[in-house]
Amino acid sequence: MLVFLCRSSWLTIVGVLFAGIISGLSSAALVALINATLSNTLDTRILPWLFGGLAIAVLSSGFLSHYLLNRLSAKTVYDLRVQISRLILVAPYPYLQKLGKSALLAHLTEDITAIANASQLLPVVCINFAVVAGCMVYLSWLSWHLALVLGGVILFGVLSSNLFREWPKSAALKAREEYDVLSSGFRALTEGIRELKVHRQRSDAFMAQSLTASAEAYRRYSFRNALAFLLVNQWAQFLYYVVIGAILYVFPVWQTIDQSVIRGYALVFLFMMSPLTIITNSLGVFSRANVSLQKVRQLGDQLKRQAVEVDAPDNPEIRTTLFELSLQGVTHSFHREKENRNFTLGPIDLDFKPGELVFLVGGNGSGKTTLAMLLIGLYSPERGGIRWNGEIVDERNRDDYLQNFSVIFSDFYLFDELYGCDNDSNHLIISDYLQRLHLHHKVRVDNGRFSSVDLSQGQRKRLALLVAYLEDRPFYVFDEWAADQDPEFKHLFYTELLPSLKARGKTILVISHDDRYFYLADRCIKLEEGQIVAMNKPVPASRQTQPDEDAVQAYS
Ligand SMILES: Nc1ncnc2c1ncn2[C@@H]1O[C@H](COP(=O)(O)OP(=O)(O)OP(=O)(O)O)[C@@H](O)[C@H]1O
Repeated sequence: MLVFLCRSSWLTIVGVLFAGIISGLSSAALVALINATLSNTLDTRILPWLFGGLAIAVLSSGFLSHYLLNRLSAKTVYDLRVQISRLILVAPYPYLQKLGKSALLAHLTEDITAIANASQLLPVVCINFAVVAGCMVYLSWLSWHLALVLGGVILFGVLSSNLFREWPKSAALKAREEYDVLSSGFRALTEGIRELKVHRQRSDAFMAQSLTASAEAYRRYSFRNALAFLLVNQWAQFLYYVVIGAILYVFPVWQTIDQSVIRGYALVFLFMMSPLTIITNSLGVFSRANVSLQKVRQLGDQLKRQAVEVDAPDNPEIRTTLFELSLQGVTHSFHREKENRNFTLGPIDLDFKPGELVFLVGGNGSGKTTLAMLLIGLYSPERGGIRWNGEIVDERNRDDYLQNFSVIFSDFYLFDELYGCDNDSNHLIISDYLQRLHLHHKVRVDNGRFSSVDLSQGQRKRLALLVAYLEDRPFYVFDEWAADQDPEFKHLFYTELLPSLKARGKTILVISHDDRYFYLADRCIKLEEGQIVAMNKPVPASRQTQPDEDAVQAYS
């Protein structure tokens, strides 16, 4: 942990150590002074001044050391949170999909909290360490023979405690691994709460087989870790008592020792017990934090490896100007573990022009969403390539390429704020869209924030459409957008909203099962088992008012 903080700012750590040493030495001097006062060995007139001066030195250096380390640890934890979040943002989407939301959340919550807890404890431990060191200096001054023996006992204590080291370490590691399982259980609980509530047997079985089982495993390993440190702590306490007993009853027999030295030793040692207990008690917290630090580091390294150098665009105009988009022989595959076979999409050859309205249709699992993900650049093709205005899309320009698309996924996420949108200049446009989307009675936009997103699924999708409109990108992708809309709004979407986007020169890819509106498309692409099996304009323009039954049948 200390090494981790040192990397953030070694200068602060030097300051902390300096203040800590002053605090430790002042504490030891204070104890020495109390001891000398009790033994009547000093001039009584200066004692109150000395006592006051030392107390102020202990307090102020302790405060400085705490202040510096607290500031550093808070900053380091903040940096870690922001850095990991940024790395997640730039990591390739398939990699994040593979890691899973629960694992990512566990890193951002459990690991960073464990590191933050240990960082907050570090100043306390450092000060107490300095106090122990200061006391040892004073004890050596009282009697170096006894200090040597005491040092030997402490060394023995540290080495013997180290024998226990592997046990709590592996328990902390297993507890952390179990937390990933627990975290995905929590996710299932919160996201599937309705499904669990309406089926008692399901919720009982879920609790028993999933949540309780992983919570129990987590409890077992965490307890094992805590128990190991409790034993270390007890062992250390036992050694303290052995030392005090030896000082009081064994050493005087073995060697002639001045009574004032014995008294001083007993007093200082009793004073040292509290800092020593604090140090041994905090070992468990540091052990957990080290495991978390290791986990976060691994994630950071993996994300960094995955992250790609993104070239800044020379000309920002190019970014959102689409002239031509073509997919040439692109493929993407998934391994279906349960069936032990692959799903392969493609090879796909497709061209898109500005102002085109394209429907992508096909049965469930035929690869429509996968094709859309490839098209917008969230998946990269395993074979073949995508050309954007003639330029091949690769890792250097993928991020820029993504900025051409406005997408509403079937499992979309609606932010309650219009991030990245100029709210002042869009004020009138927003009210107009709210009217057109029949949401003006339900939602207002105040300072770029929706007054509410607690709406029906269909209404939330309409708000997502408002966001997409405001993005004003050249290419729109709607993945089963109309599935949750009532027939009236569905009709409005297909017959008015889509044509008005098309009239503005936008290219639109609509993934849909609404066969009665296929006739509106310029082109209808049908997928089956990852292959394009039909690609046509379903109905001649003259018959657009009446859906063509033959065409509908061909594409349904
Ligand atoms: N993340 C994933 N990991 C593994 N397999 C996946 C993943 N996503 C999709 N697949 C597989 O790829 C195939 C195509 O899925 P896709 O979501 O593209 O179908 P779709 O045509 O959009 O289906 P639907 O109409 O049900 O939305 C499916 O058989 C699915 O099992």
